Amino acid sequence: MITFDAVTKRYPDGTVAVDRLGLEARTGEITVLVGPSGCGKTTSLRMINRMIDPSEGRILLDGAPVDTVDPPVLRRGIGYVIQQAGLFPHRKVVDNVATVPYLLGWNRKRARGRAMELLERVGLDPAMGERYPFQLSGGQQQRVGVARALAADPPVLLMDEPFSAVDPVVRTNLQDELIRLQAELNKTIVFVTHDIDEAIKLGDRVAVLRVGGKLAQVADPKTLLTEPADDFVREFLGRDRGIRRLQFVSTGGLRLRTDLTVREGADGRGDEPWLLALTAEGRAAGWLARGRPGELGPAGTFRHGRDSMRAALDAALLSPSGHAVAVDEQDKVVGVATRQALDEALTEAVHG
Ligand SMILES: Nc1ncnc2c1ncn2[C@@H]1O[C@H](COP(=O)(O)OP(=O)(O)OP(=O)(O)O)[C@@H](O)[C@H]1O
Repeated sequence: MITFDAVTKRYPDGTVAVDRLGLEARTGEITVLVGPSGCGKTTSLRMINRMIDPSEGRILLDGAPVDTVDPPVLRRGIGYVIQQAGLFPHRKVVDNVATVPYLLGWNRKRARGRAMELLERVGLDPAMGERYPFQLSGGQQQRVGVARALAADPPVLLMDEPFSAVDPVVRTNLQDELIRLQAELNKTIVFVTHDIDEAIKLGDRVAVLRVGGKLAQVADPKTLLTEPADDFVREFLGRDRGIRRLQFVSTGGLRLRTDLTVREGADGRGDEPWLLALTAEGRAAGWLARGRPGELGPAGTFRHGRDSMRAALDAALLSPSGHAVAVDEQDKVVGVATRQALDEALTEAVHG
């Protein structure tokens, strides 16, 4: 657990970057610091590993004040990942990743072995270890940065806008990878971003800071979206707050119809304006409109019980029928959530 106890940082020119910050980053959780530019996120993060020292207050790591630990010793237990990875350009990828093991005095073979293992863990081909950083894409470099931070298996990981320099698709992949890695590793992570979507996706808890370094609210993402503490937080969360809240509403309770399917190639008989054609394997082939045999419209699907209501609604909007197709982990159709069923579930979500 990392504890900020009434921490203030005043720079020599008088700028108050962080103002009496009280915050706990719990062990094994991702705590996200989010807020507009200049609100003191980076300053707060760097005070944890003593790259910056507070003017007032204390930071504790598992109850021990960090200012009683020598910075080099402290940093061995704290991985640090920054934007654009910050790799050493003249060192091979494998040696970049092995930086801290070398510093710890591991022999070359063991350090390199560990580095190769970590490259694989962050989703890179170990053969890339022999390249230099400039021979990798931005997203790959970012993965190397994460591998390097994990090399000595530190319990704490500080991440400062690590994914902001890559394109949106790569960024989504890196976020998904971090979630996967964290499920395995259970690190105590403090993650800085100015992107509220990233904060909501990654954070077990999200701390919203306002300019002047004051904490506006700290809460789990769902509470943040449902009960923003004030107008600043509400505005920072943006216009899509209602839609984003649906990410936290399960599709498990959605009423499904199983009488709206037909085998592909068969005629759509009956009164229903739309029927879902199924392949021989039971997967969605497409929507069949009454009176237009042979013409299949696209079927938007969601994983029943696993995806959120946001995904179900998206699936409905992608289907000409306006209904969302519920599938299992093997993409087999388990039923259809009609507009009416979605409407009922939304009403339930909004009014409890
Ligand atoms: N060395 C410094 N001397 C004086 N002021 C500084 C110094 N470093 C940062 N600041 C100021 O402290 C405030 C907080 O800066 P910080 O970098 O912590 O913000 P941030 O929230 O991380 O911003 P961004 O999202 O733009 O990176 C800003 O007003 C910044 O100008």
